[in-house]
Amino acid sequence: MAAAPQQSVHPSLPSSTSTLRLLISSSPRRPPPPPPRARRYNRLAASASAAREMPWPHVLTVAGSDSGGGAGIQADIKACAALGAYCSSVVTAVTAQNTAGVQGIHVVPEEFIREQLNSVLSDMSVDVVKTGMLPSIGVVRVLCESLKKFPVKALVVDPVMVSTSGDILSESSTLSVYRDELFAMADIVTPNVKEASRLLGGVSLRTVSDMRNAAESIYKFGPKHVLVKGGDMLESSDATDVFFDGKEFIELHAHRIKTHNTHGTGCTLASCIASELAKGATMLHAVQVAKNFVESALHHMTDSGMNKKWGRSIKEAVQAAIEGGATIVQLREKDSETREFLEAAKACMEICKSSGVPLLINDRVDIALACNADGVHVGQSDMSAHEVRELLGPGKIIGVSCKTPAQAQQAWNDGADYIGCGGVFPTSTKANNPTLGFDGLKTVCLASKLPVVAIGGINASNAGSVMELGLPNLKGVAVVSALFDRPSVVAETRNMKSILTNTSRT
Ligand SMILES: Nc1ncnc2c1ncn2[C@@H]1O[C@H](COP(=O)(O)OP(=O)(O)O)[C@@H](O)[C@H]1O
Ligand SMILES: Cc1ncc(COP(=O)(O)O)c(N)n1
Ligand SMILES: [Mg+2]
Repeated sequence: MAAAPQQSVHPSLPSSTSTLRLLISSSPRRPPPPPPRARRYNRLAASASAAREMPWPHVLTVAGSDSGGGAGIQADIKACAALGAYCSSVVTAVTAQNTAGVQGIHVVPEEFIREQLNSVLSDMSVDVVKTGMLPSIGVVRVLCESLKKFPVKALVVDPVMVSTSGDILSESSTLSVYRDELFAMADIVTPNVKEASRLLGGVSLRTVSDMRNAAESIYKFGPKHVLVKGGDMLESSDATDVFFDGKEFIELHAHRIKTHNTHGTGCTLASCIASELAKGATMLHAVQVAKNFVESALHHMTDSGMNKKWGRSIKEAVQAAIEGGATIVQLREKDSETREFLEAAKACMEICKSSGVPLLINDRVDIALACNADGVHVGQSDMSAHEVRELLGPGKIIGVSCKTPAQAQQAWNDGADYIGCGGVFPTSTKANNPTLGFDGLKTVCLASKLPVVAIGGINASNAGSVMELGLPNLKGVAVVSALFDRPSVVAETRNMKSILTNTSRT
């Protein structure tokens, strides 16, 4: 058996593994790069077999159209596309709707809904059906009949009854067919607190403990999982959802974003769950990805200049992250002018130097050289790690973002010290960045000869589960929004660090 490549701790880096970003350098001795032709052949072979083995994940949404484009079919198609799933649609109703409310509803005749269902399900290979607005008993029944005729891998039921604006989208008589017929076929149902209350005869839901009781009661109607969503519990500082699988309750927390633009969050969440299930994720993972996506999307809509938004300079943010326990800082600045970026980098360098925390610069070798930073992190479309090494010399740290085992191998060949792997979850800080999920992260970690830092949508509610994957090469996580798009960077960093410390001990 070949010996594993020797790894030595970079002299300028702390040696603990329970860090926000821990970067470990590899042995300077590397094998020569394989001849180019062989590499090209392998890449082609890999992509052809991947295409054969992984047909496009397909979600069918059975829902109403929202003329305003924020909820319903329109939200579903956008969410599925963002998560890399194909989305076909059966329209149950056409609504005249905008951000203020629903002005009119035109219900599609039941027989025509049956015809749409037949057209799609009899011809295309649908993985997951996701339901939204089902306006009448008859529509629910038509759907149940079609699903019995054309079974799918999973059914996600979002029991849409009343819109965020308070307008009725489904007759109250549908409650009984939802409970007695559709729920029993569902893999997950996702009521908000108002819908959960109506399904349970009007019980009041004010606390997380009430949400747990409601999830347990709704589970008894027959779905395999229940997610009671707390977006409408406006008095709570967190947006907490309760997940129940029949045995265990899991609370999913997100920071409550101060915005009134939550129209369509429920539709987006259910479509994300459906997309992840279509890609083969487990239910809990699908729900976590979806929750994260909605939180990121709300963040993105409200503000992107996180530190500016919270009234801090980049220097203050770095100071606070270090005080909270960050062990490596990476400076990423996409929008500022070079001179402004360099000034910020120099200011950060001073703080990092005095605290013994290495500072890496994203993409910009020139900035790193000008402020004598400890290293550079590059993406796949930037200069290669090999070229960066030539410019920076042997003593500096070089990181490369990788999504595939082939990229990880190339990073090793090129003389990088670590790889960043992601996005693990969807994130608002990088547009159009396909997510890898736990499976993608695992594949890259197991193949990589270099230490790996997980990145993308990582926050306090999912960092533990990333580290609990127990991947030997996974040395830490890189975090942006979860620390900086918050009122207290010190508190968030401390919290994140304690989560990582606890999971690395277990
Ligand atoms: N202001 C907010 N900040 C963060 N997450 C939110 C906010 N509002 C809703 N969410 C989340 O969006 C998802 C949809 O929830 P909710 O709005 O309760 O459903 P619905 O749209 O069906 O009423 C849930 O995961 C919820 O926690
Ligand atoms: C056609 C249609 N379907 C669903 C919703 C619910 O969305 P939300 O509860 O987020 O307003 C909506 N408003 N319109
Ligand atoms: Mg909502």
